[in-house]
Amino acid sequence: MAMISFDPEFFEVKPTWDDKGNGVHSKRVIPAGTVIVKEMPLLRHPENPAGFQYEQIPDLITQFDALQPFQQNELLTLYTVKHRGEDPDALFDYLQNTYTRPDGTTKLSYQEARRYMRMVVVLWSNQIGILDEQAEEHRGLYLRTSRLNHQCAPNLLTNLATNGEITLRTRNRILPGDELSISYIPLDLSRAERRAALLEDFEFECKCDLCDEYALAADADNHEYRVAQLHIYDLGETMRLYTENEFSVLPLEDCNQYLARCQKRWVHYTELHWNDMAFYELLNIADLWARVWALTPNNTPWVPGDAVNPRAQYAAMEWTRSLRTAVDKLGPLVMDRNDTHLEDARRALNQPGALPNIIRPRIPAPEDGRVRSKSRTPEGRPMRRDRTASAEAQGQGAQGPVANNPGAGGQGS
Ligand SMILES: C[S@@+](CC[C@H](N)C(=O)[O-])C[C@H]1O[C@@H](n2cnc3c(N)ncnc32)[C@H](O)[C@@H]1O
Repeated sequence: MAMISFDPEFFEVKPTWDDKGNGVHSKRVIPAGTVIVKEMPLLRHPENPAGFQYEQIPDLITQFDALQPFQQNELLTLYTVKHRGEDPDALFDYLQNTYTRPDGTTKLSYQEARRYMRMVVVLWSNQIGILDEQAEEHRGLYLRTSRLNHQCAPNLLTNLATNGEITLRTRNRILPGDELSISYIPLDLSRAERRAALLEDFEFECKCDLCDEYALAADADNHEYRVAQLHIYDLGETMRLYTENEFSVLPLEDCNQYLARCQKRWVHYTELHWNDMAFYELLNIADLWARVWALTPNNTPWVPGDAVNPRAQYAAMEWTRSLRTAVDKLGPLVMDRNDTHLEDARRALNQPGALPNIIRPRIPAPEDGRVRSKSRTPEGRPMRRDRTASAEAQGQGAQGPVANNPGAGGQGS
């Protein structure tokens, strides 16, 4: 059987129960905030405003030929779909009769042409938009990310850097058997908008949990809820930057603002209905916050005597208070679910002295105690899997897979 690129010790690629084709399933418990994939595209090409042109194929073939045989073979096992505006027969004809090899020879064998044709169709079916440093658009094919199905409330967050590196991080704790998912589209859309976008751009009817009947009954179309999700998402990303880049009180202030907004929404929609998502989001934030507590310049635990930034200390105390309130508020709603995560979170939040002494600045605070952060780099910004227009509008460094983005159609020259 062809090798698949999720480590079989941790993940299993197998058919999903709800008929989405294959999906990636976890074999382990994975904590929130864990990076599970970091990968560069195997194939990459500049976006052509006129749509995909066959003149782009020779360069793609050169890239493909330079891959290791196992990478080539695995790439060829990725999902393919026949899209509007793309004609595999014309592609095959081009490859067999027109394509010229670097050594000047033509006429590929039937097998060679079939192999390259599949490579191009896999690319069409799975490519992801990349915005580079100069805001130029590219499309990339990723081996692991291409295995992931879409969920309107995904359990993985995606960050796409301008150099094309994609990072996937768990948004909540993953349990054995859970299917891993990303969102192919922006999160802040209503159910109807999401379904229309997926149908238009990716040509499938979404079968995710948030779209199913239970979720419908649970008011999944509630736009407020989507916006709350976005705030929570931005919050998570801000905290991630905070832990991974440099210490600054400014992201902490951002975090406070996000948290205030999230809490407002939580109050609003927990009154409407209970949704597991809110709880897991909360735990995710608690996890991230725990990592902030543990932040030192060398990533070693704080020891007495380390400098503490007073503003960060204050913000950290406020945060703990807010999270504790939120856990207490949401707790009774999930107690009957026999969920031990809540107890974990409560224990962590209530640990005496856990906060905020372990925080200290990475860079010296100016006299007024205010520490300025580096402005956020495009790759550091929260990435939403936007389509091109909205990604541009928001100055984002990435966009979603473009399985049938009209601009990516494969018309022959
Ligand atoms: C990038 S592939 C994902 C992996 C694919 N399921 C496989 O078998 O290899 C994208 C395709 O998976 C299916 N898919 C992904 N998410 C889905 C969802 N939420 N509902 C229905 N189909 C989905 C669609 O056919 C879509 O075109």
